[in-house]
Parts: sequence; structure tokens; C-alpha cells
Amino acid sequence: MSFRLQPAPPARLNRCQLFGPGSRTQLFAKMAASAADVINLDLEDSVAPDDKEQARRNIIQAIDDIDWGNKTLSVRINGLDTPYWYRDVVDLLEQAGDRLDQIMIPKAGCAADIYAVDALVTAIERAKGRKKPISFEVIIETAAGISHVEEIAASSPRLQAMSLGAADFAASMGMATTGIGGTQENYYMAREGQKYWSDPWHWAQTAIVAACRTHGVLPVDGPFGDFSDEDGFRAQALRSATLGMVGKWAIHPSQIALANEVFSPSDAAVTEAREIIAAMDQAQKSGAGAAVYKGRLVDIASIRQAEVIVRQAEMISAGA
Ligand SMILES: CC(C)(COP(=O)(O)OP(=O)(O)OC[C@H]1O[C@@H](n2cnc3c(N)ncnc32)[C@H](O)[C@@H]1OP(=O)(O)O)[C@@H](O)C(=O)NCCC(=O)NCCSC(=O)C[C@H](O)C(=O)O
Ligand SMILES: [Mg+2]
Repeated sequence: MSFRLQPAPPARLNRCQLFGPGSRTQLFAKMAASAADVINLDLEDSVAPDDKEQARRNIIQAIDDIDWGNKTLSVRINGLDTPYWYRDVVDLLEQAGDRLDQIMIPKAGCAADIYAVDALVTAIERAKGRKKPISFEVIIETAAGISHVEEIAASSPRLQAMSLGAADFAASMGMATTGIGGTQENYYMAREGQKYWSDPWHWAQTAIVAACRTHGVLPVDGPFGDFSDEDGFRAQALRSATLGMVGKWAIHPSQIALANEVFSPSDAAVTEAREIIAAMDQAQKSGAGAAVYKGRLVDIASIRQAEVIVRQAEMISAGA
């Protein structure tokens, strides 16, 4: 381990982030009653320009009026290249109550983007005497964002989570696809007449996970566009979880249970993790640095892997 220790990410559940447009008020109570860990009320791309001001008012009212339970409540503001974002921040921070937990900054391109929002939020919090500091989450969804992913992850102590936004990412990168997440028809290897599909999002996801883990931020997989494709969503989510991401967005209620299932360790995985920790405990007591568990090597690194699973299980049972 480096002299500089890897910071722990925020100890909260982030298995599913459910999105809904700020202009569709009839969805808000359904979102609050859902099984998602995080709610994202949207002011950005799911809201038409003519509806932006009304959507902002809807969200400010709903933050105070609706019982959001113990969910993390986040609002996605407009991008810093638009005329809307500063008013989103000012109105939210000046008019919404303390139930608002987080602001999501889309299309983050460099650390200075987060610095700008932080400066504005900090000034309003002080001026208004807001007691609870607002946290941030960002979306990496541009070529600039992925190029500067590490400086963005390190940009502010307010930053808790970072998502990959596959739709805008594909557009910004000039990728030859209109798909949002998942394997793509033309992204394959060919061998002996057979096609083997690969994952075009893999490298961006691993870059995000590495940046997040370096700076104690939660790495999250973004949207999967085809909400009628359960198998496709599950496969994408399983790949993300395997790479170290902690959760995934849902753009439709049908995706919530799938995300919760994939990003919650199974009972068997938790039992195995506890057994590995116990096996290593025994080994260390007898002076050994490694042990054999179910015919395979486990060592001190296995304890750290197992502890990730046990910690996640403990958070789930504490939140249940
Ligand atoms: C995608 C939708 C527009 C579909 O809406 P709708 O046609 O109403 O769906 P259904 O008729 O199938 O709905 C069934 C019931 O579920 C309720 N519902 C629908 N959506 C939600 C929701 N988001 N939260 C809670 N409940 C929801 C309906 O009201 C029906 O209820 P009932 O009648 O009582 O049975 C819609 O789902 C939607 O608007 N989704 C969110 C879209 C969104 O926010 N997009 C932004 C995030 S993705 C993005 O921005 C891309 C990213 O930035 C990137 O670049 O990658
Ligand atoms: Mg986007």
C-alpha cells in the first residue's frame, strides 16, 4: 500500500438511482415510494427548455412536501454550458429545505467545473445559514470528462459519487452507436467464423472506478436505455458490479429491482466472505499469512475483498 491510504467512500447504499423529469410531478410520489436508494429529480435533459422554470419550482416544492424516507435525494442541475445552471443552484439552495441531500452536476469536464459549483453553493449555504452541507455527484459523459476523470474525482470534499452517462458519452466520443449501454452490434472480435461481442463501455468504467477508489468516491453505472430488455440490463449491471461499481441508474421502475438484486451480495456470497475472514483469522493465529479455502488460496488481500462484501451486507441490513 502507498503511504497515502485509499480513503473509504461514503458509507451509504447506492444500488439504484431512480430518475424522473422535474416536469412530471405525477411521478414524484411513485419515486418516493420505490425501492431505489437514491432519487434523481431531473432539471437537465429530460426537461424541455420551455419547461425548465416550472420544473425547478415543482422540484423545490416536492423536496419539502413529499416524504422521501431515508433515500438520498438528489437534483440534477443543468450543464455549466447552459444559461440555466446558476439559477438551478441559487433557487434550490435558497428555497428548498434541508431534505435536499445532493446536487448532480452533468457533463463534468474538468475539476474547475466542480470548483465553480462548489464556490456558488458554499456562498449560498453561508448566506442562508443552511445547516446541512449539500453533497455533489457528477456524470462523466464527455471526452473531456473521461480525460480528466482523476482530477474531477479529487475536485471537492463534497463529491460523493460519479456516474458514467453512456448516451452523452457516446455522442461526445463520436461512437458509431445510438444505444445507451450494453453490447453493441458492431463491437466484436471474429475468430474462426464466430463473433464474440465485447464491451465498449469497459475502459471508461474502469477509469471511473480507479479514479473513484483513489479518492473515496462511489463509482456508479449510468442508464441502460432499453427498459424492456431485462437480460441486457442485468448483464450490463453484472459487468459493472464485477468491475467495482456500486450501483446503476434506473430510468424506468422496471429496472429498480434488477439493480437492487445485482448490487446486493447474495446470501451465499456473504457466507463465503465471512468464512474466508474466519479461515484467515485461524491462519494468522497459527502464524501463517495464507490459507486454503475450498481448494483455493486465500491471503491478506482476500480479507480485504471479503470485507467489501460483508460491509455492503451490513449496510443493507442496517437500512432494511
Ligand atoms: C421512460 C419514461 C418516459 C416512460 O414513462 P411511461 O410511458 O409513463 O412508462 P410506463 O407507462 O411504462 O410506466 C409504468 C408505471 O410506472 C410509472 N413510472 C414511469 N416512469 C417512472 C419513474 N421514472 N419513476 C417512478 N414511476 C415511474 C408510471 O407512472 C406508471 O405508473 P402507473 O400508471 O401507476 O402504473 C419514464 O419512465 C421516464 O420519464 N423515465 C425517466 C427519464 C429520465 O429521467 N431520463 C433522464 C435520465 S437518463 C439521461 O439523462 C442520459 C444520461 O445523461 C446519459 O447521457 O447517458
Ligand atoms: Mg447525459
